Amino acid sequence: MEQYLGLVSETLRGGNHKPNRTGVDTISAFSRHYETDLADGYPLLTTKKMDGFRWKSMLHELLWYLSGEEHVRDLREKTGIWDEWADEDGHLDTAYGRFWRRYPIPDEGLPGETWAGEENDWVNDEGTFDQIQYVLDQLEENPNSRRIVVNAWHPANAAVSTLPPCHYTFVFNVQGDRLNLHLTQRSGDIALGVPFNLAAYALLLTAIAQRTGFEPGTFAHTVVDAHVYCGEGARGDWYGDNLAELQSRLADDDPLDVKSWVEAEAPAGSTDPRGKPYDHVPGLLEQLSRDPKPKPDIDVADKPLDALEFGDIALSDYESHPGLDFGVAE
Ligand SMILES: Nc1nc(=O)c2c([nH]1)NC[C@@H]1CN(c3ccc(C(=O)N[C@@H](CCC(=O)O)C(=O)O)cc3)CN21
Ligand SMILES: O=c1ccn([C@H]2C[C@H](O)[C@@H](COP(=O)(O)O)O2)c(=O)[nH]1
Repeated sequence: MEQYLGLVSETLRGGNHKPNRTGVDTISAFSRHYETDLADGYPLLTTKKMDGFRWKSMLHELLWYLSGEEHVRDLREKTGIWDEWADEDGHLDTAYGRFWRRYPIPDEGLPGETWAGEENDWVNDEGTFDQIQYVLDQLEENPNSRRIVVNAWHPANAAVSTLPPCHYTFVFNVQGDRLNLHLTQRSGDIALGVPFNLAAYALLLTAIAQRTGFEPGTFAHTVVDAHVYCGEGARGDWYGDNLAELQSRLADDDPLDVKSWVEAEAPAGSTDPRGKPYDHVPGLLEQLSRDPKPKPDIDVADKPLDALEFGDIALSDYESHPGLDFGVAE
């Protein structure tokens, strides 16, 4: 997927050095956007290995969102990617699936407000709102609607949550026989999170198009704070002091030469508890030197969305460059 390499390159070339709550600094750029047409294939990255355990983690994560569970008890049997953020009982102060499937409806609104009631398919028995059911119904009954929005952002939760949703809203839009999806992400870890995020939403678009009789169309992705983690302590400071030089080298030199320069000049970097580097720049420069391979295909079983299981989604014709290790800044 060339567009991903564009996102990496734009962020490194045009970004600013930006410390943040994690203690691992970033090179960060504002409001990056790309689009990919699913008619050309499924956009799983090929410039690093994304099948095997990474594919499994991504797929279990998406099925977990669709399940609407607010705990990770089942998910953590399959992948550890959310463990650090859960408490002992597996509860997670995060919003994705829970708000997709059970967005709170106020008991009593203010005078003059109207709220959907239980006569609608998309209001659950407990009096919450199922946004995915609403999308499916609208695409059947009212496909030209410009209001087919799913929102995982609840201000009163986000203000106090330890990890408010990163990819927090998406809009479905029909053009002819094609169903498109636009995702807005407030904060995107380009090396680790974004490859999972784009794979998950492109899959969600494929599955929902199939359920509603549309062709999967364009996946469009806006990342408001698009960032590359570049290390903690002296390593992060070094990027702050040397960003102009890094950026001028990136404009003129081969990415692998820039990588060798970073490795020769920057103070030693640290790793996360799993031994993976917090500095994502060398790995991404390696990735920039690789040519994308042909896009793979994806097959989703013809079943209701809520009946989909892990084995119902098959990736085929996937070929990739070797995997890359990136540490998770917490
Ligand atoms: N700094 C940061 N980046 C993220 O992408 C991120 C967070 N924090 N916090 C919340 C979630 C958790 N996410 C994660 C967490 C870990 C991996 C990760 O370690 N990925 C490995 C594969 C690990 C596996 O599949 O078991 C990778 O190489 O992609 C990916 C996304 C995405 N989110
Ligand atoms: O799906 C996800 C989840 C998280 N991220 C990244 C984006 C940031 O690097 C961190 C979250 O930190 P905030 O301080 O809350 O922005 O996790 C991602 O890219 N994709």
